[in-house]
Amino acid sequence: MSKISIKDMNLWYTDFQALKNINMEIQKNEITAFIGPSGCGKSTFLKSLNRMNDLVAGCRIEGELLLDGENFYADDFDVNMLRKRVGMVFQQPNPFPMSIYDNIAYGPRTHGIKDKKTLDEIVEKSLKGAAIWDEVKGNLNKSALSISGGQQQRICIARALAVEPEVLLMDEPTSALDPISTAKIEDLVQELKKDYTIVMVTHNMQQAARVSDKTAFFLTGEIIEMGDTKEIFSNPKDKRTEDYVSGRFG
Ligand SMILES: Nc1ncnc2c1ncn2[C@@H]1O[C@H](COP(=O)(O)OP(=O)(O)OP(=O)(O)O)[C@@H](O)[C@H]1O
Repeated sequence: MSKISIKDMNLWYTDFQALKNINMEIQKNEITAFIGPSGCGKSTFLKSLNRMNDLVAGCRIEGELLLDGENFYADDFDVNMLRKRVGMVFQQPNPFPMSIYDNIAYGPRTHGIKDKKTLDEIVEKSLKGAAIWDEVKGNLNKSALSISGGQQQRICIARALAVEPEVLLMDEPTSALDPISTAKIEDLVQELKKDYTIVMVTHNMQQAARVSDKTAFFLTGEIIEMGDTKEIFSNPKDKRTEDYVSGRFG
């Protein structure tokens, strides 16, 4: 069974249809990348996967959206539990204005964990998981805003890992970072897929080609083609995919 299964999904912002007839299977422990020109609906679709669009007035979704076979848009599906299971990392590193430790402990605390030793363990494990423990272990009480952008983004990944999600959604996680930080995040994402299912929007086609297992090409709210990343980049079936991946438009 797919980790996430989307069937005949349509999405409107008031009367503008931003996603049309989306069908997609996202497999466990794989990295799925979304590529496509600006405004084609990649972020909209990504945000639908943990119901972030619920917060947008006038947004309406039709279709079947399943997590482990369960409809996560059903009235009785707990949205807080969904967001715990499906975590998100944004384009701009957005640590909370508090210490590194408190950033990571924030989620577990809101889920009722108060014991200091348990929190210490979660903080260490999450920072190790995000490959930043060695850089910050002596400075856990330092403000998370006082470290570099690349480090902040790994703190945000650690913060997402701290609540033990199953899926990580990443919306252009390296677009605000320098090449060295980008390479670190790309290596990290490869490591993380052993334990998590990762869905990533990227504007950087080399990045999609380097890190992802599957790639979906979006154009004006539709998925034109989805498949093994190697196939999408070396042997696309649709002319529009070929034009896009070869840099002829977008
Ligand atoms: N809150 C909103 N209300 C109305 N329209 C919106 C809203 N958010 C996005 N849109 C529109 O939906 C379409 C898809 O936007 P979306 O941000 O999902 O595209 P994208 O592919 O992620 O673009 P980019 O690569 O530039 O981030 C665009 O036409 C956009 O203007």
